[in-house]
Amino acid sequence: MEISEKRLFDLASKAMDHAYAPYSNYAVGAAIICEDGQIYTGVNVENASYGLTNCAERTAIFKAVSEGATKVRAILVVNNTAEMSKPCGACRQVMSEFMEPDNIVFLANKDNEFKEYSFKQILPLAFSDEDMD
Ligand SMILES: O=c1ccn([C@H]2C[C@H](O)[C@@H](CO)O2)c(=O)[nH]1
Ligand SMILES: [Zn+2]
Repeated sequence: MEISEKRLFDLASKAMDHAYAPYSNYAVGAAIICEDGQIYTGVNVENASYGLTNCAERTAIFKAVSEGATKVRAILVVNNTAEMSKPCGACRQVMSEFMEPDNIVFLANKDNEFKEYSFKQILPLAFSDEDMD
């Protein structure tokens, strides 16, 4: 099945309208497509106790896992600025649990511009369960 980055962008952008970011005003939306073709979206959810904030990428992944989808084929991340999105380190590590090295990562900005990466490009030397054998 073809992965439509336009569809992922549209869904992530629509989700971004629901970002809860009253502290940073930096809204983020993410959309992931799983192996069965199902798409899940996520937004950042901030908290007055700042450290409890959950990023959009992890929100989308946790929604998928909650519904039994643990194989992510691609993710698109968008934000409400002209700068390209960059998943934080925590999100990259969580993504590594559910993505393969060659899975696709689209990083976008609000102006419909995006760049395509493989997962291994954005997290080289990923730590995984294989390191504990
Ligand atoms: O990739 C990222 C980076 C940051 N944030 C959120 C966390 C916080 O709400 C805001 C500013 O850090 O952006 C995400 O959702 N994803
Ligand atoms: Zn993050």
